[in-house]
Amino acid sequence: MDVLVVGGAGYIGSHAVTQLIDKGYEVTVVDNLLTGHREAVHPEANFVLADIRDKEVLSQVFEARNFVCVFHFAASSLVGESVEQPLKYFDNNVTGMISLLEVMVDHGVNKIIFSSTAAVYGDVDIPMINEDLPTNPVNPYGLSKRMMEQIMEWCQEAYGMNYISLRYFNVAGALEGGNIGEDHHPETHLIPIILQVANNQREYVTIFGDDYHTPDGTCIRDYIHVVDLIDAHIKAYEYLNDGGQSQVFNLGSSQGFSVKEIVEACRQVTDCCIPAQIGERREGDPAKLVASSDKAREILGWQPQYDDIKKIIASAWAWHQTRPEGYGEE
Ligand SMILES: NC(=O)c1ccc[n+]([C@@H]2O[C@H](COP(=O)([O-])OP(=O)(O)OC[C@H]3O[C@@H](n4cnc5c(N)ncnc54)[C@H](O)[C@@H]3O)[C@@H](O)[C@H]2O)c1
Ligand SMILES: O=c1ccn([C@@H]2O[C@H](COP(=O)(O)OP(=O)(O)O[C@H]3O[C@H](CO)[C@H](O)[C@H](O)[C@H]3O)[C@@H](O)[C@H]2O)c(=O)[nH]1
Repeated sequence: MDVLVVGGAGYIGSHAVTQLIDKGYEVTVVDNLLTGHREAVHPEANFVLADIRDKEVLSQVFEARNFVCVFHFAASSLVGESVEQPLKYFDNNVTGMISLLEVMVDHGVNKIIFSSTAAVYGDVDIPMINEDLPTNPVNPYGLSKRMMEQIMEWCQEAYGMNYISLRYFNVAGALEGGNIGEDHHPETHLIPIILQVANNQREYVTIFGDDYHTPDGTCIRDYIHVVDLIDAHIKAYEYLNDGGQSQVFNLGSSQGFSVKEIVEACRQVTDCCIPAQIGERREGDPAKLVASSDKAREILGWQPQYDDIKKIIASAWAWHQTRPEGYGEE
């Protein structure tokens, strides 16, 4: 029950830490606070301020504990930045993964649950994406994540490293009453940006393009609540622990919402008018990304609880209202 969460001070990782502790796991967090927040880490977790590329410190952490599994959330994850600074992404993401796997192999830890992304599929034009679709990442971020998957595949062959790669679609929401939530600088994700308008922190939201081949012309995405997402991680670990094979799973709600529909849903949840302006397309945005998550439902027995986009938005809204400035400067 002793687990390591790397990137546990970030948005998604901090939810993993809280949910693992609630389930009785002993949790150690390694995070360099590049984009994370010390305050986001549950007080009962052991916190180590370190970079996963620092193998010496990482080895000390492994020597001090008896980990049964590693949950790997630590990465740089801005698509646009990855195009401008590809080496940053290959260094942090790919080098970080190699360092982590080396230390795991050295210490006989053979289970890893990994944060992958829909970006491994690239620019696809099909109604519903399942895991059999060939990968074709179109930016360095997506490529780095695909490379990390491939590295795990070879480590499975060579060292018996068991992995589950979870390809997230659009993660949103916050643990209700949990005092943790999304706080990125800069914020690029649609829902927190819209909620910043409702909170009078921005004047309006820019809709990136309304000339896509979709019913209302704006991009369609599949939003999954962070609590449901972490539930799938814990189920993935239990599955490996029961002798399950290494696998890749999509994690989404299998429902698509356009940008305009998300803006409208946010208006209804917040009861604010939320001005929106149509802007240029954002480079690299596919028109539509919706997951088939049937495989995760069938093999992991995963059953997302948040099936209503307004409930997902309401949980994010509660966080942003309580902490409009996020965690503040640290
Ligand atoms: N947010 C999404 O919608 C989404 C979608 C698909 C995939 N993902 C993936 O999920 C993971 C978590 O995303 P997030 O939104 O919580 O991001 P985040 O930036 O909030 O969290 C990442 C955490 O990792 C830490 N970190 C980064 N590099 C590190 C390193 N070298 N050593 C130690 N710590 C390091 C950061 O300080 C931060 O706390 C990432 O791997 C991301 O690629 C996120
Ligand atoms: O101010 C904004 C912000 C976003 N959008 C639009 O809203 C949709 C969602 O955008 P996000 O930035 O919230 O999310 P993405 O779909 O671009 O990105 C998500 O999916 C990617 C894979 O495709 C990565 O995994 C990434 O980490 C994850 O957040 C997109 O159509 C985007 O163009 C706007 O119109 N205005």
